[in-house]
Amino acid sequence: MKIGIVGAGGVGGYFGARLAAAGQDVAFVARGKHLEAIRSAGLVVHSPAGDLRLPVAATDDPAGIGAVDYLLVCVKTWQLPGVIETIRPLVGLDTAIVTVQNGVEAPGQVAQVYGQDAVLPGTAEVIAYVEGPGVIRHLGNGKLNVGEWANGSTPRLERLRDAVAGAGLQATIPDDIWAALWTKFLSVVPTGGLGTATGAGYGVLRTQPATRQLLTEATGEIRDLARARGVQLAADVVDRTLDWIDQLPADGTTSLQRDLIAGRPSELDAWTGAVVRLGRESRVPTPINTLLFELATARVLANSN
Ligand SMILES: NC(=O)C1=CN([C@@H]2O[C@H](COP(=O)(O)OP(=O)(O)OC[C@H]3O[C@@H](n4cnc5c(N)ncnc54)[C@H](OP(=O)(O)O)[C@@H]3O)[C@@H](O)[C@H]2O)C=CC1
Ligand SMILES: CC(C)(CO)C(=O)C(=O)O
Repeated sequence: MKIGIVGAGGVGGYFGARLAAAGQDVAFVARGKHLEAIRSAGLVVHSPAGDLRLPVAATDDPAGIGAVDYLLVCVKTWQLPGVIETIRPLVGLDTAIVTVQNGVEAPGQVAQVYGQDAVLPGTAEVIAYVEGPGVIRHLGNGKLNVGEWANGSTPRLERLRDAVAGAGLQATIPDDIWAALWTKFLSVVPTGGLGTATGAGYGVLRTQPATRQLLTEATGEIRDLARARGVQLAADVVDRTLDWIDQLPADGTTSLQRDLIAGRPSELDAWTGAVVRLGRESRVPTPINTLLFELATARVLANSN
């Protein structure tokens, strides 16, 4: 089984390293100093599940890899339009392209170019990031949820699930991958938008009555939007989302907020921005998310000046 990983960052670097360490034929598309370091000293992972230093195949030229069986697209949402065409040499007639982005639009963006049959929508449950060139820091979890566009299990999905599980990670094929995608979306977007707008971590956001109320309302708007778009979420999904937020570390923040503080481009447009856009498209009111998007955008602008 040949696996291509585009973007050797937190998700791609960690999942790819575990798959390579388990003996899978993995090739990475990376770039810059990260690529140079991987080529000269191997891909290094620091992890509570065990450290790794692996010589791996890595290149900035997808043509040098050729068509793969599975292509895990692990770039940030705002980088996706830039890689969709460059991955073409990796995509053969039977290649399954797996998306892992937080957000609900990545599968559709890839399907527009390669067709729905080529795409396996997925979500990643992991906390990992690039600590320095060639080095991935993994803090916890390590699960891939992946499905077919029309749901149901298929041999290609089962092979992928087994390979991921065989690498010491967790893998599931949810009954409804779209519900899984939107449930993950719910778990990051309200805290991402409100955290970015206010600068507060999970502890403050969930404890202050006013911010807890905003989180609850923002989550409810996204639930209503999902339903309007035909996605069946659990009846108590808002309560479950708040319960999930309640068990996060008090000083924790979303990657959206951390990217903003570090002055990196952020996924705001694919998270809160998508709620506003899709809400308009589906005629579902999203006043709280719209306010959070405007406030977070102002904060991004203030930070960049
Ligand atoms: N990290 C996490 O714990 C989790 C992340 N996610 C989601 O997964 C997605 C990926 O996130 P994450 O792994 O954190 O992102 P990272 O920024 O850590 O990794 C993305 C990697 O892709 C590289 N890249 C981008 N464009 C190209 C290109 N054209 N050629 C080669 N390499 C490229 C980036 O390089 P460069 O630095 O040079 O731009 C970077 O190394 C996001 O949507 C995120 O929301 C979901 C769950 C958990
Ligand atoms: C895992 C979690 C929820 C927090 O790091 C995340 O996916 C993100 O912030 O992007």
